[in-house]
Amino acid sequence: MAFIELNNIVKVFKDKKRKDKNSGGDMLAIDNVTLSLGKKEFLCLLGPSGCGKSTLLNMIAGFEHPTSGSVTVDGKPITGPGADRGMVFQQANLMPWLPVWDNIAFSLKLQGKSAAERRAAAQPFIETVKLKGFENHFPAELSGGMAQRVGIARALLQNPSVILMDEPFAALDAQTKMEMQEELVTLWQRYEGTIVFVTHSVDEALVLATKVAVMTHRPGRIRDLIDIDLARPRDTTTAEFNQYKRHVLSLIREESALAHADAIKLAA
Ligand SMILES: Nc1ncnc2c1ncn2[C@@H]1O[C@H](COP(=O)(O)OP(=O)(O)OP(=O)(O)O)[C@@H](O)[C@H]1O
Repeated sequence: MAFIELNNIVKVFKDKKRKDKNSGGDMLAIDNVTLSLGKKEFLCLLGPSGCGKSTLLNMIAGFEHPTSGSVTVDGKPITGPGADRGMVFQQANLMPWLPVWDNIAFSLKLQGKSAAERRAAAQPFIETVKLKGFENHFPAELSGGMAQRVGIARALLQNPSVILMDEPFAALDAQTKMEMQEELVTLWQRYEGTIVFVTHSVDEALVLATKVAVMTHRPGRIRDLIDIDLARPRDTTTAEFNQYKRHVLSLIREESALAHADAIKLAA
């Protein structure tokens, strides 16, 4: 049964700064996206810049609302943010004055839990994301990868049934990125929920996902929804991996070319 459902999602943004005056300032960002995801699915959203990946993710998070259509998670319509959906951003956005453990337990602080309760609740997640020994460090004392681990632990602590990740590894160096991808897959294999992950990287999507949704150039639609049937851990050098990569890259190239042509038209 579907766990996350996007039903005929349309999103129009009011954008008075756009050049094409015929639009009356309306910009169709998402055009009729319908998508069903089972529990324990790992979906990666791929597509050219501006195709609406983050907008879709933010609608599942409840930060954005569709102009028409609906989003449901576990049968419940999404009307706003909730603890059942954890979010991890490109920048970890940690509280610089709080140590690692208290950043992880930040939601409990908001609920008025004592320091001892927060410290105890944070500990298993510190271990999950391999930050043992860094509990008392402050964000300024962490590497980019460590800060992202804190962000992931902070999302996990709320025991969400969905984790939404918006390019969480984009700012990391190549080696750290690979390690974080491996760790995330291990974590997901133990996790009972669903992950929706936005990325620009075809390799990253193919290493992580059970399904990859390739979106069209604006307005965003689902161009192809591909089941990734590759054994784990995934080897990026195999013929099977590269077959998927060729297919996805050809779609992305077509969509990026359309985006480029539109940009030239708009500038003319
Ligand atoms: N609050 C907003 N107001 C007006 N337009 C917006 C708003 N948020 C997003 N948009 C527009 O909607 C479109 C989709 O944006 P979105 O950030 O979802 O794309 P994206 O695929 O995540 O892009 P990128 O890969 O560059 O991060 C873009 O044209 C963007 O300018």
